[in-house]
Amino acid sequence: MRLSVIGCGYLGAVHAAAMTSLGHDVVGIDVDPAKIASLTAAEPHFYEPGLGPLLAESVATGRLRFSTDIADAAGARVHFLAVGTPQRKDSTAADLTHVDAAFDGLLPHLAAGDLVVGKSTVPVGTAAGLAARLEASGTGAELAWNPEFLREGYAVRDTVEPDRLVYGVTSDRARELLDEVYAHALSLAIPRIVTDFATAELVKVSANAFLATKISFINAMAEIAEATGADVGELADALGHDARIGRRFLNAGVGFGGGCLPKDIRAFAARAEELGRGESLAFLKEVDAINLRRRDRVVTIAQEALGGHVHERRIAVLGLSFKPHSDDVRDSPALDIAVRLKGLGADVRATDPQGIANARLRHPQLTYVEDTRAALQDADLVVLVTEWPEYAGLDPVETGALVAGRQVIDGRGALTSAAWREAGWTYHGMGRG
Ligand SMILES: NC(=O)C1=CN([C@@H]2O[C@H](COP(=O)(O)OP(=O)(O)OC[C@H]3O[C@@H](n4cnc5c(N)ncnc54)[C@H](O)[C@@H]3O)[C@@H](O)[C@H]2O)C=CC1
Ligand SMILES: O=C(O)[C@H]1O[C@H](OP(=O)(O)OP(=O)(O)OC[C@H]2O[C@@H](n3ccc(=O)[nH]c3=O)[C@H](O)[C@@H]2O)[C@H](O)[C@@H](O)[C@@H]1O
Repeated sequence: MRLSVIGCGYLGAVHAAAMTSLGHDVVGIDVDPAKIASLTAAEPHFYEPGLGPLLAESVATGRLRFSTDIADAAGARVHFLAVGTPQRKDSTAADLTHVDAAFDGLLPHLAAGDLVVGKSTVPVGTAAGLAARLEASGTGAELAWNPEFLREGYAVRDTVEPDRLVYGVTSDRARELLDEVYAHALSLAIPRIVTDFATAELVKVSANAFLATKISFINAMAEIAEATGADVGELADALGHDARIGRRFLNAGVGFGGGCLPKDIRAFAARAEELGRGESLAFLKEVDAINLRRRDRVVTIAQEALGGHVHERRIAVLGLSFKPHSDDVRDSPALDIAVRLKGLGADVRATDPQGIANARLRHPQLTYVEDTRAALQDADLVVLVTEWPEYAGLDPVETGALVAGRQVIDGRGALTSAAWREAGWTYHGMGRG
């Protein structure tokens, strides 16, 4: 089937390449000429494991092309809207400027029978508004809402074989078209929920709200563990054995970041207020506050570890991206912590296997070091804030020979505390014993 994907960022570029690999004929559209140039050359403009080869294969088939001209979406039967919905500058609500611009740009190029499919994460009620505009346009095109649940770092697999498909539709025809698009996933008996627009929109934001709440729950437990000498890692393991709770997303540490969880819980709470149901989601403000406190806590531990003298002390910050296997530094706890320590006058040496270029664009004042050993050299304090395997696998004895002071803050529960202590390190575990 001929598809268009409008917005070729972390979500759209993967979606376009993955849909081509499943046999569709795809055009990816983006307003950013640099992104389109790089995708056309089959070079991803961001780091995502597996995307490079997938893009190369897909472009080579001749069934995937990219363009900055929205007119090139004409002729596609299904049009995916995958543009960004960041936090507004003047409030915590979602900024729908890009969704509106993409939708308005697409309208003149739609034909009767086309299906416009929203993938971006939007406030509940957005789809109904767009559907009304589509109806009034007289194009004969229809709207569906099909939220995306992929995780960065696993985006290719999550796109090809998602945990579930959610269709917000108002007709059998829209469902049938989506079934055709997702024939591969359906052949694997992946669950498919067919529902209305509002429920589809809400599944997305409530899933992210639940995940964020789970992380802040365990981080609240970490605060209590720190005050009582309990071990939040063992607590999480014990809780996780209860199948009703589950162990996943119970890793305490510096908390959640990224281009989605933080802005999505804020936008969801803001939408609830608009709906006169602010009290229903008031707890999400607490989830956000607990999360942001974790960043403060690392800075406090660093100050204490250095005896209150942070100025000009050398600190190795291991990690900049918001999670491993990604170069995304949007709302990254790691980058935030590096910037704050630098702001206190520390001589910060920050490193990351993939995130340095994006971090440098945002914070050119930081000192970035490509090589982990160079970042560790002569450090008075080591702060691990993104659990890349190469940091989790550091040898405490070898690392001890590089640094000036054997003090480590394990902001991700990635290190084996006993081994580090045995090697003469003072281990700060943020709630781990
Ligand atoms: N990144 C992720 O892992 C996931 C993201 N989402 C949601 O998907 C949406 C997109 O997120 P990302 O891909 O991360 O954002 P992004 O910022 O990486 O990509 C958005 C792209 O849209 C382009 N764009 C903006 N206005 C446009 C227009 N009028 N026409 C064509 N292109 C336009 C931008 O240039 C950019 O490349 C957001 O709503 C996000 O919440 C949902 C699930 C996963
Ligand atoms: O809407 C989105 O964009 C996506 O947001 C998240 O995916 P992602 O942001 O890629 O990353 P996650 O794996 O969810 O991690 C988010 C943050 O939580 C942190 N985290 C995760 C798990 C945990 O136990 N503890 C913890 O602090 C991670 O380090 C990271 O900073 C959701 O997991 C996806 O399902 C969703 O599609």
